[in-house]
Amino acid sequence: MEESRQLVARVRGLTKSYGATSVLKGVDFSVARGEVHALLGGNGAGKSTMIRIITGLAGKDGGDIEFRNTAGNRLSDAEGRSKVAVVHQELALLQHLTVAENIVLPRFPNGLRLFDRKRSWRQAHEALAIIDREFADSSLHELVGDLSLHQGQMVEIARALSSGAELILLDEPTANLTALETERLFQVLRRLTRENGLAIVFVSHRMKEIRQIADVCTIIRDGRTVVDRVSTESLSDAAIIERMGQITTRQAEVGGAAHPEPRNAVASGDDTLVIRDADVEITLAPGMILGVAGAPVGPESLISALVGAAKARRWTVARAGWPQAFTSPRQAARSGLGFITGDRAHKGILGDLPIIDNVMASRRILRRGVFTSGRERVECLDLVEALKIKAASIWDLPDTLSGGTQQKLLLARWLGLPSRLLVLEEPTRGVDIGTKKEIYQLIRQMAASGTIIVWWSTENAELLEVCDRVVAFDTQGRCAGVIEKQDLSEDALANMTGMAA
Ligand SMILES: Nc1ncnc2c1ncn2[C@@H]1O[C@H](COP(=O)(O)OP(=O)(O)OP(=O)(O)O)[C@@H](O)[C@H]1O
Repeated sequence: MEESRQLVARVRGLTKSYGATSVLKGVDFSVARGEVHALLGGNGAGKSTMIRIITGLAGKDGGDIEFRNTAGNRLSDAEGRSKVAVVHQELALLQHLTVAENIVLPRFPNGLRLFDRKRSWRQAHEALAIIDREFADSSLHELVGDLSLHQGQMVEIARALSSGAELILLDEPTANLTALETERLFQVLRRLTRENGLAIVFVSHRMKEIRQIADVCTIIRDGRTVVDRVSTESLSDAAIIERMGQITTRQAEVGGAAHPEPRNAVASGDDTLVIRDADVEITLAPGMILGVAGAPVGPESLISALVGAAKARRWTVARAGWPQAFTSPRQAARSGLGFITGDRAHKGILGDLPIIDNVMASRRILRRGVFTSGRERVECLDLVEALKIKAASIWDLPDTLSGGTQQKLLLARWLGLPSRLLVLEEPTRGVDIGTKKEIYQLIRQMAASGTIIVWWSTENAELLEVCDRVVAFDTQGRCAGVIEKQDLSEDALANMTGMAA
């Protein structure tokens, strides 16, 4: 790595503990102007903690962080931080303000009183249009509280890109974006680094994206830097996974002894599910894994119909022995429906309840409260082990866990249960590369025992790897067709979803 590149921030020997848990044990990290720098590591390695400390959201116990200007001089912490923008894993938007207000707010640290409304609105529109012009045209004056998760993500990214920052930290920014939006984001990142000399730090668990965008990488493992600012090209995928302390892909394929065995699904009589709208009819036999691809508006309507949510009139779901409508989530679960929401923070995690309650929630519903706490603890610990959930105790609250680890709690809730239908919205969001492979295997096992799986993902590589067929939606939300396994490819998905670059 040529040393002439100017460092914009440099972290040395950073340490941080939460109570008895030592999270950062001496992290080194340096990022230079003009580079996209991938910050890599397994779930719970310490990436977000370091980002929070760099931005001043959390304090450090020890170590040094220095920010430098273009002349190479050290800045005060306050000055340095004023040139940093961040997109956190969980959205940090102000729900009661409009899209435009949220985007321009960082430029008015003392409030929106003294700002030039017209000019600011124009800047907000420009920033948002970088990613999606149509959305920018229609949404500027909408309240952020009325947006979907996916739209909120675009606003959050636009805010960081237009903030005038010299260092932008993006903590899994593509998790809710479509392939086309991700490509547009990458084009902007390339331009900002190459033409404007910005420094971008990019956290991702998607190998393909890391390869596409990152010049250099740093790998953190268990709170320590194990790879310090190395060219991404010089490391193979297997080497990256190994340095993160995870088994390689090949090992994952032959491994898997510790997985819980799903019991037989409630598969009797005609368990075939038929879903149809005006354009398409899809028949799903027990054991099938149906992928769902495309801009969110289409998949959302299909999933709303499948899980019995309101406003799903467009689709009909026909199946022998299945209630015409669910009267409650409890009844849906007892009828054999499992569901993992894509909105982890608001609809998935039970924030006030400990890890064990989060993991056991669906089992408790299915068993109608008949359980022994001793048995529950053993089951919970088995699931924690199978999914490599990194937690000090199953009695801790979920907010002490990293983002990807929280996602694993949602997965644990349904894994191994005898569901007839399991609907998954972006189920591996934020989950580290090594564990993803194990999750694919566990879901395949559930399918093998008779569960129908519906899997919505914005990560095409995942759909290709896991699904038997994929239903694709175009950008207007219309069903564009169904692609069978033998015809599945990145190109086929891009063409059918209208996302060919
Ligand atoms: N408030 C807290 N109290 C206790 N432990 C915490 C707290 N916040 C974070 N941790 C622990 O710190 C460790 C590092 O978490 P962090 O969120 O930095 O990981 P990460 O590398 O960003 O993971 P991911 O890829 O899942 O986002 C985790 O083991 C987590 O449980």
